Amino acid sequence: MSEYVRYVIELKDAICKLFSEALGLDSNYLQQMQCMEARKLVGHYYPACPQPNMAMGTPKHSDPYFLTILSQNNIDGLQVLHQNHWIDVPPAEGALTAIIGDMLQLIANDSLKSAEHRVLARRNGPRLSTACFFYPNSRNKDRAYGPIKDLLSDNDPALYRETTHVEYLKCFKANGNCGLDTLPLFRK
Ligand SMILES: O=C(O)CCC(=O)C(=O)O
Ligand SMILES: [Fe+2]
Repeated sequence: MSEYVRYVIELKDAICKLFSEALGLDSNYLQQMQCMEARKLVGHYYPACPQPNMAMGTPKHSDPYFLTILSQNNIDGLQVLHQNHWIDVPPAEGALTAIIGDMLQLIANDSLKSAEHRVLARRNGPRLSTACFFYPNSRNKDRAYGPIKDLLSDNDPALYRETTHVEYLKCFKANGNCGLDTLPLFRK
């Protein structure tokens, strides 16, 4: 395992603890759900674009995983949708970006929100990024994940139905790749 991945896993574990506590749960709660034990590392290469107004680096989407940890080189272009406005997420020397995925929003019953993001094409480049996606490993591929029961009450009913990550990904491939949001399809 590369040194980079080892550090990214350490960061993921720390973020899981912080999110568990932020949700008012025991700090090991997310860890014990075993929902982020597999990872996929994806590299992106965005060449310099002579006509950036006529192109898009990566179109708007949210990630169909639990958590993404992203590194980017010194070329900007990443944006996150916040209150209907696109906000730049400029690269910062030595910094990684954590992106909440759809599945984490689903189990947090909307207490955590997955981030809609995109990458603009740029005249300068190339832009390089590495995304590490976290999701359940093969031992848990048939395990159904739904809103965490300890977060639910009469006032906070489950907003989503349970799903396996495999089913969610299948749905994302059928819908998300055509620009449609996947998460609303799992709302009760
Ligand atoms: O290239 C980037 O900075 C983001 C890539 C991305 O959003 C993804 O791989 O899901
Ligand atoms: Fe993404």
